[in-house]
Amino acid sequence: MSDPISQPREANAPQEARAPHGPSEPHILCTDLVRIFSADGVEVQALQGLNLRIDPGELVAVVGASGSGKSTLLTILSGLDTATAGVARVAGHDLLAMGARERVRYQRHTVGFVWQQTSRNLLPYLTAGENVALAMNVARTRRGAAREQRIAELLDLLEVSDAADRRPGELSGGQQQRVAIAVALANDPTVLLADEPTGELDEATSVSVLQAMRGVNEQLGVTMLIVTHDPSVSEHVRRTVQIRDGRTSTEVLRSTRVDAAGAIEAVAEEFAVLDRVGRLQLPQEFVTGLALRDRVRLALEPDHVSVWPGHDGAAPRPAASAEVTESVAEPGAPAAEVGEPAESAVAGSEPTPARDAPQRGRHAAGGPAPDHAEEAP
Ligand SMILES: Nc1ncnc2c1ncn2[C@@H]1O[C@H](COP(=O)(O)OP(=O)(O)OP(=O)(O)O)[C@@H](O)[C@H]1O
Repeated sequence: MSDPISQPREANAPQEARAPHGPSEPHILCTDLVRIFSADGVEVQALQGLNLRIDPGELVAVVGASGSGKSTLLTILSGLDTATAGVARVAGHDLLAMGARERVRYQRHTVGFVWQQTSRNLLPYLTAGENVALAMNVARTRRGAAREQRIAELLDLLEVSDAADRRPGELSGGQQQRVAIAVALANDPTVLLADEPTGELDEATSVSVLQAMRGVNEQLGVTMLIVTHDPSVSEHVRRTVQIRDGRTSTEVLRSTRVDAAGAIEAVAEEFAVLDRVGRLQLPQEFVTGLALRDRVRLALEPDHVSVWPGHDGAAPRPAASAEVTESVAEPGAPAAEVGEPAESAVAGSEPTPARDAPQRGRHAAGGPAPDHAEEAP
């Protein structure tokens, strides 16, 4: 069901021009974002210092298990909830500091939303065209013929022109979500936020809706964030951020390249996320695979960092790690070719892209020693 991820268009100039902030500022910036809920005297840390940066024109999926904090993040970014601490900025708006009036303006003009449930996206007694028109009315964008023309353009872009005069109940699930995307674009948003937009669709319909979203991203240059529990969504976007326990943990970047025979192949690489003060989350399978707990030993190597179990009886010490690493870095023998991938982790400074399946740096092609993990700068 995957298809090659097309190369990015340099097409977000209109969005950047409209955004009320400098061109180099990201459209979404979360720094050490915390959200604590208190219920019956019990505190739940839904977001535990989440960091995320999304640049203008990017289409990014945030993927995570149930309870990882996805909806909490989206609710904050949509201006419906406020974070407990940290930084959340969207297209120049400081979401923790904005007052009620700015919040209304932000929701009307800066962001568009697509929710999982059709009932939340569309009014059942209005036709598709009328739903889009209503959203324009709320945002006070366009009038008369210009409005009619834009409605037709948006429905055409989402390939649901023939549904313009039908009510949601007369449309398929996929058509309803396409109309919902058109509604979300009615206010010419800088950023479009989507919460499980394919959650109620079958696999084939999900793929076509995701392709439609990619088309919107490429043609209009709208920055998009899709939040989902479905890992297969990552096959349709260039960048997927994994969220775990209220923090971003890993990222998969996908691209295409031309191989030696001239054929186009899809390439996926997985990276651990490093925050601005140098913290990173080791993937759970690395932690359990090496029984890492409490503390680890680190060793700085010329082009990477080694991580060793730190508990009693766990060998080797950093000095020994240097020996191991020397054999890894032997001239002509790439580090990726040494060791057992299931038991160690390596992210090299020049990670080897692998075809189709996401790879964790050099890890998937083989790691160095079987009793430690390595991280490169
Ligand atoms: N209003 C609330 N009051 C108390 N706890 C909450 C509230 N909202 C969310 N939580 C808790 O915060 C954590 C993250 O919840 P969140 O809904 O963001 O996760 P999620 O990744 O969207 O999960 P799902 O995919 O199941 O929707 C969970 O432990 C949840 O129980």
